[in-house]
Amino acid sequence: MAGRLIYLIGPSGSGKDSLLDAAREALAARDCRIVRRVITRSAEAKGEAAQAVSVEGFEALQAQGAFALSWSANGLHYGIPKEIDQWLADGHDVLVNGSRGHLPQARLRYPSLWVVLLTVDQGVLRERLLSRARESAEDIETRLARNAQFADDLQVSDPSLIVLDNSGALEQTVARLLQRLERAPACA
Ligand SMILES: Nc1ncnc2c1ncn2[C@@H]1O[C@H](COP(=O)(O)OP(=O)(O)OP(=O)(O)O)[C@@H](O)[C@H]1O
Ligand SMILES: O=P(O)(O)OC[C@H]1O[C@H](OP(=O)(O)O)[C@H](O)[C@@H]1O
Repeated sequence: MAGRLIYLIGPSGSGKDSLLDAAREALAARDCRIVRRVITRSAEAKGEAAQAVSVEGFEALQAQGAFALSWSANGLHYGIPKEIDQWLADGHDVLVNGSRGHLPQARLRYPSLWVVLLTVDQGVLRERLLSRARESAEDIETRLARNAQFADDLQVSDPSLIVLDNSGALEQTVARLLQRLERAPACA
C-alpha cells in the first residue's frame, strides 16, 4: 500500500522546522520520512538544514524534473525532491514542510494529501520571528503580512485539516502530531 504524503503548513515562524526536528526520531520510528528541501537560501542562514542552491542551480534542477513539488515565496524558491514519489510507492509515509500558497497545486498532484496546519497566536508569532532573527525586521513584517492572504482561504473548521496550535510548549505539539497521525486511517 502506498504511503501517506503529509503536508505541513503554517505561517512563517509557527514552528514547522522546530516540530519536524523535535518529532524526527519518533516519526522515523513510525516509518515516516521527512524530506530535505532544496531552497535558494544562503547556506549560512540560520534554521532548517535544507540543501541551499543558487537561483540558477534551482532552475537547472527544475528543468531536469528533479522536483515533485516546487513553489516560490518570500523571495525564495523551494523544491521537494522527486524521490518522495518512490518513497510513497514503497509504502513509506512522507512528511513535507509545505507552503500554504502552493496547497491547491499540491492537492492536484497528490489528491489524498494529508494537511497539517500549524497555528500560533499572532503576538507570539511576531515575538518568535523577532527572537529567531533569521530575517530583517522589514522581512519579518512582510512575512506577517503574508498571513492575511491565507486567513480566508484556509478553513480551520475544515474537518480534513489537522490543526495543531503551537502557541504553547513544543513537546505538547509533538505529542499531538504523533497522536493525530496514529489515529488517522491510512490513505488509499
Ligand atoms: N512551541 C514553541 N515554543 C517556543 N518557541 C518555539 C516553539 N516552536 C518554535 N519556536 C521558536 O520559534 C521560532 C520559529 O520556529 P521555526 O523556525 O521552527 O518556524 P517555521 O514555521 O519553520 O518558520 P519558517 O517557515 O519561517 O521557516 C524559532 O526560533 C523556534 O525556536
Ligand atoms: O507562506 P506559505 O506559502 O505558507 O509558505 C511559504 C514558504 O515559506 C516558509 O519557508 P521559510 O520561512 O522560508 O523557511 C514555508 O516553509 C514555505 O516553504
